[in-house]
Amino acid sequence: MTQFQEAQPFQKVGVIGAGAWGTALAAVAARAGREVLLQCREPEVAESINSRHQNHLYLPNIELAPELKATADLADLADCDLVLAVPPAQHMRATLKAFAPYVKDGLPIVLCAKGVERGSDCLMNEVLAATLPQARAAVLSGPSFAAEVARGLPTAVTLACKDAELGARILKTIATTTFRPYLIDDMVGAEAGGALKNVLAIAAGISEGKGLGRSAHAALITRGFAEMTRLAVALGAEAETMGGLCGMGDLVLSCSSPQSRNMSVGLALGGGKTLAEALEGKISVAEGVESAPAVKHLGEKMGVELPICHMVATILSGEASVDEAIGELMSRPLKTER
Ligand SMILES: NC(=O)C1=CN([C@@H]2O[C@H](COP(=O)(O)OP(=O)(O)OC[C@H]3O[C@@H](n4cnc5c(N)ncnc54)[C@H](O)[C@@H]3O)[C@@H](O)[C@H]2O)C=CC1
Ligand SMILES: O=C(CO)COP(=O)(O)O
Repeated sequence: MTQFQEAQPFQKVGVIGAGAWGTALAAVAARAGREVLLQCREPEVAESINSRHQNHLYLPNIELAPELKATADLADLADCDLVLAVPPAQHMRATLKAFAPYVKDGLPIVLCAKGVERGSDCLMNEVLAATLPQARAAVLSGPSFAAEVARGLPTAVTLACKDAELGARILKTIATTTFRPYLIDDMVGAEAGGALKNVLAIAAGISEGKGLGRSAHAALITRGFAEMTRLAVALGAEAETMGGLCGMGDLVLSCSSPQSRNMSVGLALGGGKTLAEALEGKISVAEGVESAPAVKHLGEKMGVELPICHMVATILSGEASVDEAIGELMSRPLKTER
């Protein structure tokens, strides 16, 4: 308790990636009283934030504080004392590499993407360790729709950091009366929860889109949670982490609302659309689509059974139709619940 009260917040916060979530987090840090610089990949987004205080492309119709400044140049973040990394997971490695020339020894970097890297099967903290070994890592995850958070609606999230003192400083930097981060030291658990809930939200959308009913929905969340916990523990996480905001909290949110981009992809698939049709015209990312094959592969590699994630991956790759995949899922040999 005292540890949190006495912790000094970081004053200058850089945010890399001005999608919906990077923009919302920049708004949170500005609301917490920090000086914030948001790096935008698209120069027109930086221009829109600086001159009209809106991210017209990724977070339209939400007024941002005039104090929130944007730049298109990563170099401008060189003097920030805390950086939030918020690109999509599949672009995290390239983004961190591009930021490398500006990273001082010990710079704290908070990983905010939720996904597993395709090809390497790496979680984001492994990507950070490989690209910027001089940085200190933390992970932010939990139930948080960007538009709600940016509007100042309340939520609570998980901040995972191995270094308790650094974690307390990050908490103090971003906490507001509507954004309440809780500290844990299990970064792998926080990341596994965020990555798997996206794949499971696609499954929940498929179930909803096919009209399988509330019982199927509840069964899917529960068995999905079992998969999430099995894989996380195999990767070295603590099982208790999965009962927290970054596990159950985010799973319940993302499986229950079409506001979730992942659930909405599932809804379209369950309603009979192809993946291409489900993604048509979308500029926002549905991380579960990219993470599903990596999660499936990770499960196979670690010898962990992930039948729901497997089902999603086979539907997305076109190896099975929605009906075939559901049929296969439900006709597996009977087993004990635990
Ligand atoms: N939107 C939300 O409510 C939340 C999103 N997240 C996570 O935050 C991460 C970012 O998602 P959003 O901000 O929602 O993105 P978004 O879907 O709003 O925007 C797409 C982002 O991808 C960037 N991008 C596109 N191509 C790129 C490339 N080649 N290299 C680097 N960046 C590229 C765009 O500049 C933009 O920032 C994801 O991992 C997502 O799961 C986490 C919590 C909430
Ligand atoms: O991570 C999120 C909520 O916590 C956002 O979910 P989607 O990416 O599915 O929209």
